[in-house]
Amino acid sequence: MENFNEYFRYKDGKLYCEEVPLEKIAEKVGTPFYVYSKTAIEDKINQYKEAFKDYPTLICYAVKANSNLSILKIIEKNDIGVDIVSGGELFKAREAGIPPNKIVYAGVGKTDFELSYAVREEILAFNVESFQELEVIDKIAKDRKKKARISIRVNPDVNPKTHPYISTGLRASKFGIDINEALDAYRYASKLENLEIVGVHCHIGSQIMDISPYKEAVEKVAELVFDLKKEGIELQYFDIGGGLGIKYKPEDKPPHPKELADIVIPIVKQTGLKLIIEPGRSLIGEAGALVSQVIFTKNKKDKHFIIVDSGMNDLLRPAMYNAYHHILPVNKKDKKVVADIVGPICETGDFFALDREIDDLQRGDYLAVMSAGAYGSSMSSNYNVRPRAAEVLVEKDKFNIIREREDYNYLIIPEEKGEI
Ligand SMILES: Cc1ncc(COP(=O)(O)O)c(C=O)c1O
Ligand SMILES: N[C@@H](CCCC[NH3+])C(=O)O
Repeated sequence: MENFNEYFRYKDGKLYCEEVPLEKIAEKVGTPFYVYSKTAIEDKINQYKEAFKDYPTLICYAVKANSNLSILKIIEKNDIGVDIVSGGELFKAREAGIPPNKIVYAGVGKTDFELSYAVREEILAFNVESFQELEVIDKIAKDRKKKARISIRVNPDVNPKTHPYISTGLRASKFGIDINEALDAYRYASKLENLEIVGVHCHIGSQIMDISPYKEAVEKVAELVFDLKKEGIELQYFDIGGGLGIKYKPEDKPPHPKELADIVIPIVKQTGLKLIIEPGRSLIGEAGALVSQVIFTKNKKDKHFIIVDSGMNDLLRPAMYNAYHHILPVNKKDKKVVADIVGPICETGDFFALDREIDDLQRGDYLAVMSAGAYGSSMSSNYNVRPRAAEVLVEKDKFNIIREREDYNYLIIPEEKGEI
């Protein structure tokens, strides 16, 4: 069996993360757990740094992909910034030591509370998504006697050719301000005394495998930058968002950060602005896997089921987007079966794979759901009153728990004081 990537490899039939057998972690930590390769994350950061090294670029990791505090500390140690979408993400980023001047904040629905918090922290830029938001930030900045730095998130109406649920740059989507209204938005912002206009932002979607839509989007936004210059509105930053795809199927060939750099830098260079990029999935996705144990197997009519101890509450992507995740046995078997690999949740949509050829796993065996580092733990929930999984970070032959498995007591703490 071919190795899925260089960080998750088989040795003598056993699946390792870096130099640690996954079975060893399972026996120590229990299942289910997320496991991340620190080397994989840092290699990816370095790929981005190398790809963009010849142009002034700030890499802002999209925290929504994986917001574990230890992951954010890796981001901080590697001297890159973050893109956030909530006050909670801001709090965690600051806890991890990320400086405010490396934080950008996008989101269609930032509350007054969240805006005040970010104004107080003096973040690098709010990526503003509506006229009303401009007005509210101005007012909050005034009350706090601060100037808030803003960019406008424009919606360039470009099709990123990805899953419709994760396409964000089409005109009909809720995100950003229509590119045709952007000039008016900047004119309006320039009249608000407590705002400092610093840039322009766009983000067209996620899991992008064909990079040509980036060119289309960045060219459209560059035109806007030239129009703004003509009006005397000078910017500093050109933020192109994130979105680069990763390998989910063994045959997938996602674009390399260098390909992205080669396509966007020549266009952004003409504007003279500094670049901001916001990779999420591509920094952390392939670095992680979700490891589970088989609870039962059963046969029904023509179907074989492998029932595991994690479910859609741990990894929602298959249920939500019908997403494919490759699944590997932690210890290889000689025989293969075709099976539905399903979780214990009371939902028909609670599956990781349908009619998938896989090793003939039995009760007690372990399996690994690959490419689960992004939008895995960060989208997990307690549905069916299931404690969230543990998270483990591996570096070479060492591993550490970076999130304790939740226990039953933890689950009732927020509800304990409720009165009836
Ligand atoms: C504004 C913004 N930036 C960055 C990202 C990160 O995207 P990805 O994880 O696809 O790189 C997202 C999520 O799609 C986003 O909404
Ligand atoms: N949650 C999505 C990505 C969303 C990107 C954020 N706009 C996924 O799992 O693929």
